[in-house]
Amino acid sequence: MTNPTAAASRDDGASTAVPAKRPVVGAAILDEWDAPHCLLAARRSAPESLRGLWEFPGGKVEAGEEPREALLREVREELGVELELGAEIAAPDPEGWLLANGARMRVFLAVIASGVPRPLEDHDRLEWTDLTDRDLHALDWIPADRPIVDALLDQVGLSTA
Ligand SMILES: Nc1nc2c([nH]c(=O)n2[C@H]2C[C@H](O)[C@@H](COP(=O)(O)OP(=O)(O)OP(=O)(O)O)O2)c(=O)[nH]1
Repeated sequence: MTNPTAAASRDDGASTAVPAKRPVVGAAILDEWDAPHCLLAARRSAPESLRGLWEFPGGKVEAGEEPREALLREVREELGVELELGAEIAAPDPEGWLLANGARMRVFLAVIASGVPRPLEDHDRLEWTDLTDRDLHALDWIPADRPIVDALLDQVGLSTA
């Protein structure tokens, strides 16, 4: 027989819990590790609300996936390249950078290990952009990404601030 108390508490939990947003991962793809000059920025083609905005290629971590594994998969699907991942761009919160919808995004430095990047999915343009404040911020980024761009410049030692 069902325990009514247990059932009630399960129901309560289900009705009041806010489903956690799936974490997002992004790649700050550099032209090289030793003396990077450029970042590969990607312009979204979908959804409509993000169309035309620039971002770090990546996407949502699926259940059971490690963040780095998810990032390699997403970039393989979206750009058709294999990445070598490096350090994380340190966020103010260990769970990552806060996005507009309340999700968190972790961003990792990367270089292309093999392949030539093409906008296969979710993007209509890719651009190797100089790692300078002026050139990077000239792009129309998803607003939540701007502090990450600044942290990237700091981390690679190219901030002019
Ligand atoms: N990939 C990526 N997503 C970002 C960035 N900045 C930012 O706010 N986001 C947001 C946009 C989306 O709401 C969410 C990522 O979703 P996505 O559409 O890229 O994920 P996905 O490829 O796994 O797509 P899907 O499973 O929902 O179809 O995070 C960024 O720099 N890169």
